[in-house]
Amino acid sequence: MEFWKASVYGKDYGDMLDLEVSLLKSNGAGARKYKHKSEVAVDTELMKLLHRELTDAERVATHEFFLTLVVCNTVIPISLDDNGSIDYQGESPDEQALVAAAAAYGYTLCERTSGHIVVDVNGEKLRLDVLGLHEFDSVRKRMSVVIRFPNNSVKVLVKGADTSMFSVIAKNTDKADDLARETQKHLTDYSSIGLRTLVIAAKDLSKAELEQWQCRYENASTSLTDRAIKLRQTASIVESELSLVGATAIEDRLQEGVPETIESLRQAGIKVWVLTGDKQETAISIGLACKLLTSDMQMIVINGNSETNCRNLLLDAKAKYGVASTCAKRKNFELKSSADKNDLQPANYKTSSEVPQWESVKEEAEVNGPLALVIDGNSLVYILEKDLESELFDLATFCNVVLCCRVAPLQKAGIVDLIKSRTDDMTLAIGDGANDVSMIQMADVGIGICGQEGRQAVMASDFAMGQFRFLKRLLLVHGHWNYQRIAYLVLYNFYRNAVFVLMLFWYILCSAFSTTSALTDWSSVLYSVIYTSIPTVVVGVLDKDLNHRTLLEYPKLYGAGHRHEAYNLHLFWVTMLDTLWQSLVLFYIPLFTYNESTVDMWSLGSLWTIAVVILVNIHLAMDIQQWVSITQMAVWGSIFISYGCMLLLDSIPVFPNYWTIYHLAASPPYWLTIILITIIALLPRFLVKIVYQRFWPSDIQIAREAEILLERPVSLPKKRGGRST
Ligand SMILES: Nc1ncnc2c1ncn2[C@@H]1O[C@H](COP(=O)(O)OP(=O)(O)OP(=O)(O)O)[C@@H](O)[C@H]1O
Ligand SMILES: [Mg+2]
Repeated sequence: MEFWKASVYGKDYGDMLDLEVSLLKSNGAGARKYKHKSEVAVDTELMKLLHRELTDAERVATHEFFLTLVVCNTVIPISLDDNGSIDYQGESPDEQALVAAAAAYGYTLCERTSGHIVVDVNGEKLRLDVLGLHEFDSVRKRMSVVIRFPNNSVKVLVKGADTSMFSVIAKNTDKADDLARETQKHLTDYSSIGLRTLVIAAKDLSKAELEQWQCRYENASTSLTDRAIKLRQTASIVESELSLVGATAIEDRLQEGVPETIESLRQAGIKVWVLTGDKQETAISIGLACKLLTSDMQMIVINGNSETNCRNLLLDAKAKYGVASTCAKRKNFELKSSADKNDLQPANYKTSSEVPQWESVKEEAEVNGPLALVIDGNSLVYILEKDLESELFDLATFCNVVLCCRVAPLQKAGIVDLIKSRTDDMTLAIGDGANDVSMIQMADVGIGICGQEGRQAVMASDFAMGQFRFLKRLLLVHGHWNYQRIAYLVLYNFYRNAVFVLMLFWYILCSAFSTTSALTDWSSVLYSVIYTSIPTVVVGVLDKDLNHRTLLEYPKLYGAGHRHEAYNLHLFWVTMLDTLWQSLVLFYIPLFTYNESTVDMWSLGSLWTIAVVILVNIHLAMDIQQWVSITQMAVWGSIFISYGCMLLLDSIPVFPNYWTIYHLAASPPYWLTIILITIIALLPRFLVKIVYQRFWPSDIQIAREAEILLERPVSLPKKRGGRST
């Protein structure tokens, strides 16, 4: 917030003039200089205006304008030291910027309590009594403060969004009409260069008006039920027939790395929607700045003011661009293997709802290039509350970019819900303000950015981050790693348990359904708890298939998750088939080896136990992508610990398997059997892996090979079938 503009308009200010004279008289030597944290470059013309004679109406209006900026907010001044250094703290960075700007023009906010405000106007302290404050809310989209001046005059000072302010500004004279028109022109100019605008207005309150308001205000603010509604109604008493004082525009700078992050998300195949409370022109301009919107995009603008109007606009757009209606709830999207389609994906600058691709049904229509849907909050009122949701869903999912402006917090949540209820896709919402809380809570994954707008978003989120650009790493790196790990772990755990259970099952078959077991109860329990658990956990936490640099450099690798490459029904059944094979090998090789021998059931059980532990651990070792010392210790350590436990259990005379391992391990067939089981059981899996990696490598395998062979991320070769990473 380093740049601000202001438009101030002159008018007849009546008794404000007296106050101004007394202030100017005392302006000069001896005035205390305040230091502020932020440097504001002052506009010389405006400064000159502030030093004009007070008989000048423009000068008086400027005074009122700056006074409103200083008073009508919730910023708290904090004295940093005795030299007059002041820091402004508050939930709204816009307000802090405005108060800092006013200070640069000689209007310094010195003190704020619930009862009074002290403003230093060019060295002279002005104490104003605060009679009441109507805080900003997203329904009114404005805030107001009622103050009493030292000369006992009472004023209401209001600031808010242009749409909400012009409806309460008096336009009873031609002059007022002209001012409103000119202000609107300025506001459009400011917002089309991406500035966030606010309109400032004020009104003198007569004694009768004040009494009426005060009575209602006291009742409302002490009410135990529907307090917010009552306060809103009370605010409407004073927030009406206001006089326009001016307008401000503040630059809301994009955080570092936002366009790049958006570009990466786009390439990763993530569909991004922007939901903002900003004015439409501001939102479009910021959309362009963060590369969400591009100049070659065709824009569909839905600005309806009635249900019929919105319906017509939606249906016209659908007909024009050939959007067919979808009826049933969509099954989880089938992302086309072509990552090229992802190039059509839009992006986000601040607040987004992440959804993957939808298969929109295109008919022959005039679609030349990507489409952007721009829709305002007013239209959403009619669309989300009526039966137009499906029309919006069809159109929005067909468009490459969706930009919703002037949306209220609940509407943000409504949009996320629209996607959640109509698709099986995952939604992610990211925002930094209190107005993003409901959206963050509604989405499957909520992310709060710890910014200057308070901590509400962070408190409501699943993940908190300092900057928007960290989203890239969170999704492309940690999202990818965790998907691969979890997908593998699910399959591995099915395998790990099934191979053991199947082995016991074959024993039951061979023992004429005797339901006896060759394994002791201890072996069964320790198998899951000790023998095989630690490597599973270590791999589930630490394994990384690709280096983070590669993942950041090639966002399309994120598409593996969209395509369900690591976990799908096909893989599940292949794993189960492999499990069946491994369990048969595991059971029958010892049986054949010791067929003619005199070893008993418990000895065989001991062999089966250690063989299955070695087998599942080596199976896991074959799939580990990145060996680190902890993984080595976990895998090989588990086998040693299992041996240790078995030696211990076989040394306890009360157990039926007493001393069995000592007998068996002394002979070579024992060791040969274990080696044979491991090799034969894992051979098919090994061969299939080699064949797949040789002839049908996935993007991840190609990237891995490139990483390993060249020891750095490089341009990846074109993949067979035209797809490349
Ligand atoms: N403290 C305030 N006082 C007066 N008006 C405000 C205040 N805060 C916001 N506004 C006005 O209300 C509008 C809506 O505010 P809201 O906080 O819902 O969204 P936003 O801050 O503009 O956008 P975003 O969704 O990106 O946070 C703002 O664009 C602004 O014009
Ligand atoms: Mg905001």
